[in-house]
Amino acid sequence: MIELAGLTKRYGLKTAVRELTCVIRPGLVTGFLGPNGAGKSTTMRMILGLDHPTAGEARVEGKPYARLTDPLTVVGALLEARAVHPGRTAYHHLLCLAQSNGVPRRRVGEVLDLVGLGPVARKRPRGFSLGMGQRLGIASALLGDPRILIFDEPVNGLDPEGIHWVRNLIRSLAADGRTVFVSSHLMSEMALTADHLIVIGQGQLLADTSMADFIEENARSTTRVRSPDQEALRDALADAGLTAEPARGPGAEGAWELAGDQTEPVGRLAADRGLVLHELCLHRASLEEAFMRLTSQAVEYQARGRAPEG
Ligand SMILES: Nc1ncnc2c1ncn2[C@@H]1O[C@H](COP(=O)(O)OP(=O)(O)OP(=O)(O)O)[C@@H](O)[C@H]1O
Repeated sequence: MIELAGLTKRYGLKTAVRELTCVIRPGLVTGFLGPNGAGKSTTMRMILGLDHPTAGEARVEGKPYARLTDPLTVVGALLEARAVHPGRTAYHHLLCLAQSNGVPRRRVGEVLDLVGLGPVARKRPRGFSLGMGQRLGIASALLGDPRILIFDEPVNGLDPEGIHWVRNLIRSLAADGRTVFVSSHLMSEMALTADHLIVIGQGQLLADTSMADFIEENARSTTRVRSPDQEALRDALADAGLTAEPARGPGAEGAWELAGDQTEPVGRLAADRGLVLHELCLHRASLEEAFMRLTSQAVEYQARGRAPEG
């Protein structure tokens, strides 16, 4: 478990993270979302003891990172900037990490195989592709077999196969009962990976909720209906008190759009009136729509309600 209690970080006049309080629970993938500069990396760095909070505290398994003995066995992390010694092979890089963190040597081979780098274990990371580098970073995070994993943009720059692999790995780590905290700007990927979301904007907590509730609360679903007799359909909808507007977007020509899930009443109405329908479908809001809606509101609120900081 990771606990943030009033976590705050100021850089001069700039407040990067403002009184963040939340709990990241085991057995779930918790997605960490926020626009560029929202404070995600700063928060993760404070959890990992790489930055000191100006106020408040971040605790992993009940303790601040600095008070952990053999921290690699408690929390593993993949941060955006990877530090790998250019002269060491992948194997030696991991071996040095293992030896300085009380991790048995056999674990090095295990994690190399786990991330699919076994065949290149004796090669220097300098020649690695982006995907191989990312796999080595993940191997370092898994080395101490920690109960908590933190991944900052783990699929950045990966090809579809790599993205699929990372997604399955992350899900399996949570299924093992581990705490998994992961940031990404790829909303479609996050929608497939995370169970729970923590969303921040300008350093402040905007949402701490399940994926399903977040989408339900922050984005609207729409019903689209299309008939070859467009006018008759419009009249029928109006008679029934259903508000419809011309649908917008690709392939929407000639269709009507209604707010919310109206598939049942519209289907019944069409049957009653003997209207032919060529399309009747519910468009479920995506995580991206929900995220854009929430964060744009937050930006507006900030712009109206608060003087910008330096
Ligand atoms: N060392 C630093 N000195 C001054 N300001 C900083 C420092 N590190 C971060 N910031 C500022 O703090 C804010 C939060 O940055 P942070 O990198 O945590 O955001 P982020 O959500 O991770 O962004 P991104 O999605 O772009 O990676 C930004 O305005 C950034 O410019």
